[in-house]
Amino acid sequence: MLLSPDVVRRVPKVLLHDHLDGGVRPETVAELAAEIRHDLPVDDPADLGRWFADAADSGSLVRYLETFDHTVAVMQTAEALSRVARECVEDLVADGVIYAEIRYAPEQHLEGGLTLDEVVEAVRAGFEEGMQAATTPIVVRQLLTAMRHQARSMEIARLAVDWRDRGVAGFDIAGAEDGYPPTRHLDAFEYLQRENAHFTIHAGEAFGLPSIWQAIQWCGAERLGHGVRIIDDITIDDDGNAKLGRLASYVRDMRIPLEMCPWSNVQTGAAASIEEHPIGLLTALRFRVTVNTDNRLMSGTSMTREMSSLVEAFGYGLDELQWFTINAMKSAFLPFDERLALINEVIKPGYAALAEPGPGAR
Ligand SMILES: O=c1[nH]cnc2c1ncn2[C@@H]1O[C@H](CO)[C@@H](O)[C@H]1O
Ligand SMILES: [Zn+2]
Repeated sequence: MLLSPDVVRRVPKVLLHDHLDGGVRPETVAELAAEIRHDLPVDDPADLGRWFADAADSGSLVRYLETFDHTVAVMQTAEALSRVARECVEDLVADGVIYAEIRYAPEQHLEGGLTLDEVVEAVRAGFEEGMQAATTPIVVRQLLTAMRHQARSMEIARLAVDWRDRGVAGFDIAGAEDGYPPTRHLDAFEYLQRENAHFTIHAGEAFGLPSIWQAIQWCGAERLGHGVRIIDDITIDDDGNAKLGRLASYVRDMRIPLEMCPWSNVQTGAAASIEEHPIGLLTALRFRVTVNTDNRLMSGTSMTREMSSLVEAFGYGLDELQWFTINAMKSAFLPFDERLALINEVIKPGYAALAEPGPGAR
């Protein structure tokens, strides 16, 4: 029997790829927009959630990203940023997430007069409040994103290093991929490496192997945001055997984590459907696959939904879900001892408890 969404909700989950401005509650977008008189395409929060999901369901990353104009617009004060950050933690707790790295681009939150440091502090305060109030333990860290079409990556990389002992775990670049290769930001990545800092790069989502190759071999990315197009370097022969090209081999041999976001890829056209999503093959080939939400608002999703969809499409059970979760925890930008403690004290016991037959089941 397939795992029910209710069981999936209860297993401990780890989330490495989730955008703060992509996970705002529709009611919060509506309330904050009313306060600042920002015009929304629809007013009713119920319709607004649907509007985001429909508009994002465009088959194109560029059009998907246009919907962020509305969430970013309402996140321009310290109060709004802290609120969105606190609610994010509440929603993750309800979804059974025990560790999360949440990313956003500080440079997009300066229109109300905040400085970059004030933006990071507001998000830190919101996460802290959310963690303190949580009924089940959760650890949440920030990843600071630089927008790949802009030219502020060096500044944001410095910001990530300045805040690394105050809730910031790493750095990322995001935004339209085609036309904006990661090597545009090489100075920022080289700086981070010299600083022994962590970073991931969105690569292999709307553009193919050259983007993944640059991210890893030129820029030194520790993880790949999406990375789905690594499938282009894998061929299946007539007998069904997979042959990996040199880049795909490197990614698998080096255990480079793939931050896969199945529903987001279906919306942007990077995958035709969940059933046809490369995550099935990459999991079978034992790449270091992790499961993520990307944008809970735009994709109308949650960790429970992403994993439940994989359960339905590929028949995964608790073993596979635990494998994804431990893969993610091993790949987190958190110190080794803290990762190990979460694996041994939270994740493994959590799965073991659900695997045991309940009273009356025997
Ligand atoms: O899947 C994605 N690919 C590339 N960029 C993205 C994706 N989702 C969100 N963003 C971009 O990242 C910014 C900071 O959070 C968002 O404002 C959005 O423009
Ligand atoms: Zn993303």
